Parts: sequence; C-alpha cells; structure tokens
Amino acid sequence: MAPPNLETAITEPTMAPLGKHMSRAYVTFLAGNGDYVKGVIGLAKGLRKARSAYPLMVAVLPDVPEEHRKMLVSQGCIVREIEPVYPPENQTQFAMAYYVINYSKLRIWEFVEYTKMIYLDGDIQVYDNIDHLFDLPNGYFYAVMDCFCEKTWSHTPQYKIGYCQQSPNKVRWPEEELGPKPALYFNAGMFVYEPSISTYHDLLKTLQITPPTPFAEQDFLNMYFKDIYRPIPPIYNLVLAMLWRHPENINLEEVKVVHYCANGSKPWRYTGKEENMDREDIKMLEKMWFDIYNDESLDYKSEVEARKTLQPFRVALMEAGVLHYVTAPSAA
Ligand SMILES: O=c1ccn([C@@H]2O[C@H](COP(=O)(O)OP(=O)(O)O)[C@@H](O)[C@H]2O)c(=O)[nH]1
Ligand SMILES: OC[C@H]1O[C@H](O[C@@H]2[C@@H](O)[C@H](O)[C@@H](O)[C@H](O)[C@@H]2O)[C@H](O)[C@@H](O)[C@H]1O
Ligand SMILES: [Mn+2]
Repeated sequence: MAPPNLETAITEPTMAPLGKHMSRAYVTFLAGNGDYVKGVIGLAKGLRKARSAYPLMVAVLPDVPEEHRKMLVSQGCIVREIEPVYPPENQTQFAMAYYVINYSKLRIWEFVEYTKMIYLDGDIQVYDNIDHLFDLPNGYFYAVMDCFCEKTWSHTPQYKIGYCQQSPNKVRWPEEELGPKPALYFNAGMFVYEPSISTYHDLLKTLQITPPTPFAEQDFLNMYFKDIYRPIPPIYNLVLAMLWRHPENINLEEVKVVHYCANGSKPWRYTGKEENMDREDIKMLEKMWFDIYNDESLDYKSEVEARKTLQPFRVALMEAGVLHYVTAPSAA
C-alpha cells in the first residue's frame, strides 16, 4: 500500500455535461441505529482521500435514525432509503445471526440511474484510488475470492478437510469422494456490478425459492452470479484473515482496499483482545483507519468551505450539483 499521500491538491472543478447523470457511483449499505454509521463515514472520507471521482450512495434501512442520515449527508453521501428484503421462512442458523438483514443489500440492483456501481461494505476502507474498476468490461460480476479457513466456515466440507480456494494445492479436493470441487466463491463485501431492473426482479423472485444458507446473501449472490463471476485480485478487498491464512498471496504494500471483517477487527469496536488482533499488521491497519476517520481536513463540509475562499460563484454551481469537482494528486 503506497504511503498515505498527505497532499490532496484541489484542481479546477470539472464541468459535468449539463443534464447528464454521473452514471457511476460507489454504494454501501447501512442498517440499524448502532455504530456501523462510523464505518460508512470512514468510507466516505477514505474515498475522498483516494480522490475518487464518483459519489458514495448509502442505501439505508428504515431503522437508520435521521441523525445518522444527516451525518452522512454532511459527509457528501447520497442517502437513499430502501425497504428490507427477507429470505423465505427458514430454520437456518446464519454464521452470524444479524446476517439476515444483509439480504436487503439486494435492493441496490434497483438503482438504475447508474449504469455501473461498486458496492462496498461499511466495514471496508479504500486507501488507493480504484475508479479504474468502473472501466472493466460490462456483462460480468467482479469480486475478490473469499477464504474458507476461519471457523465461521466450520459448517462446510471444505473447512472440514482443510481445503481453501486460496491455496488449492495445499490440500487437494478429493473429487472421487466429494465430487467436483466448489465453484470459485467471492466475498460479497465488495463487488463491481450493473444495476438492472430485470435482474433486480429476478433476484427477488429467485430468493423466495432458495433455501437460506449460513452466509446469507453472500451465498445467494455466489449462486446467482456463478456463470458471470470474474475474480479480481485480493488488493481490491483484503479479507483480513488472508494475512494469517494465506500470507503468501498478500503484499500489503500493494493493497488498495481493506475489509475489516475478521472477528474483532471492526475499527470502531477494536479492543485488540480477540485472536490475531494483536498482530503488528492489524494494529497498523486499525491506526490507518482511524487516521482517516479522525482527519477533519477530509470532512466534506470543510472541503466546500475551503472552496468558498476560491470563487463563490463556482462553489454555488458545485453545490447546485451542476459543477463536479475532482480532487487530484498534488503535483509532487
Ligand atoms: O448492524 C449492522 C450490520 C451490518 N451492516 C451492514 O452490512 C454489511 C455487512 O455486514 P458485516 O460487514 O458486519 O459482515 P462481515 O463482512 O463482517 O461478515 C456491513 O458492512 C454494513 O454495511 C449494518 O449497516 N449494520
Ligand atoms: O452476510 C454474509 C456476510 O458474508 C461475508 O462476511 C464473512 C466472509 O467474509 C467470511 O469469509 C469470513 O470468514 C467472515 O469473517 C465474514 O464475516 C461478507 O463480508 C459480508 O458482506 C456479508 O456478505
Ligand atoms: Mn464486511
């Protein structure tokens, strides 16, 4: 991961073609009145620091309080309320009980005012610009492969035999006994996709006839997009467990996106007490998250304030959404 670029020069605002939507956006999902809102604020500031050219949409469930929605708007986010999506009645034990609310992520296929979106969990941070992923060829579903080695996977045959797609030759998959090895499986904390009303309706229809499974919507999305899934490198979604499960696959210097999904790693709840949470690399990644979260110069309002000293008229156009500004790397 490149050392944080502390200089964030503000270049000339770019004039968005009048009347033409910026048809690309990042999107995340927020539920409840708890502390995940801190994750989303951190993500909004991280995308700004990485000089992303596209806005962050936050799909919020009805239980997200007005106060949290205001905080997100003040950080430059586009807040959109969605209705929950529930799986069919089931007896499934989800890997985490709260995973049942994650099916509501499926609403983001309805955002067809955008032609291409990148979904990011609220417990993800973007440390380097990844706008180029929007240019990946259409017609596929892009995401990073997951890891099966954490005990959250203890219900699966691959965990039981020690097989993981990240190191397929370490423990061979016994085809004769267990049949063909599982299809490539992605982590649903980050993916590049194209909103579509027909896909959206088909997703919801298919969900109602699909028995729920432990990883909830992540399992469902893997089933649904199996034929068009294209793996992208782990630098775009570092599932933290990779650091101790498959260190040979990770070069931290190159990582652009970090997913704080390992048990005990959510920065806003970090105590360092859980297994692996006292590692030096984990402590560094937790500090990097807080350095952004606490950096007031990355606040959206302070950026607009800063511009007020530039040209009030241009700022007025910008605030009216006519002018879009892109912060670009400093000349250095
Ligand atoms: O109480 C919650 C739980 C989850 N989420 C959202 O759902 C995503 C998926 O949950 P989580 O990241 O905890 O799953 P993990 O990746 O850790 O398995 C989170 O990143 C949040 O965006 C939320 O907003 N509130
Ligand atoms: O609702 C199911 C969730 O499943 C995934 O989280 C898991 C997965 O990454 C496992 O591989 C890890 O072992 C585990 O720790 C982690 O929680 C997604 O990150 C999340 O967005 C969401 O889809
Ligand atoms: Mn997550």
